[in-house]
Amino acid sequence: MADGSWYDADIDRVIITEEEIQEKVRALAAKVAADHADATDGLLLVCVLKGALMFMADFSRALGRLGPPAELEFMAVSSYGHGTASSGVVRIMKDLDRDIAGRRVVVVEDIVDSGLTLSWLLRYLESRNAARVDVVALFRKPDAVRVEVPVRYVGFDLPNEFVVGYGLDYAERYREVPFVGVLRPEVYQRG
Ligand SMILES: O=P(O)(O)OC[C@H]1O[C@H](OP(=O)(O)OP(=O)(O)O)[C@H](O)[C@@H]1O
Ligand code: HPA
Ligand SMILES: [Mg+2]
Repeated sequence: MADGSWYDADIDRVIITEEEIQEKVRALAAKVAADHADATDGLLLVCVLKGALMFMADFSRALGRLGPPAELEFMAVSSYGHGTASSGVVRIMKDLDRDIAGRRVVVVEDIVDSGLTLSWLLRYLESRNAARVDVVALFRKPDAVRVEVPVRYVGFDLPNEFVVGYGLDYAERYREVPFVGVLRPEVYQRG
């Protein structure tokens, strides 16, 4: 999708358009709102930075119109570094700032690829005694899974290819691209 931006030359093809993403985010928010309408003390949304930043911003605003009330929390974890495969080691770059014991938590994640990040995170949140933990993930790669994780809400299933955009990076770049696409092979050869 050439739109005259600096990244046009780097994108091989678009997989999910900006419009498709926005429509799906609203649909996911409607499902979460309906399922959690009885959450009397509201939801604790836990955004998994950095990748989920765009999804968290759009999802929380869509949920905001519907309820229940939400508190927004952030964790930063990393396992990909500058590569295109999981290192298998999940590192916490920023922990939660507050106690989640007894709270209904919704983990807001951009992508479930190998499943290693989420599997680690779910164990971590359970060890902190959340009352209930649901996961909403905008993207999932069913053919890449190495660890099965219970993801209650999924936006799109993707082919098993490395993708960028809408928060997803390659070597910290392309997060601001508004759609999700695949990079041209030359981009990886630049080093
Ligand atoms: O299912 P997995 O194979 O574990 O992959 C999914 C995770 O990997 C990415 O994070 P990354 O480690 O790249 O950190 P980032 O969000 O800061 O880019 C992505 O944002 C997910 O959190
Ligand atoms: O396909 C991907 N792209 C960017 N970051 C990722 N983290 C896991 N999978 C991916
Ligand atoms: Mg990354």
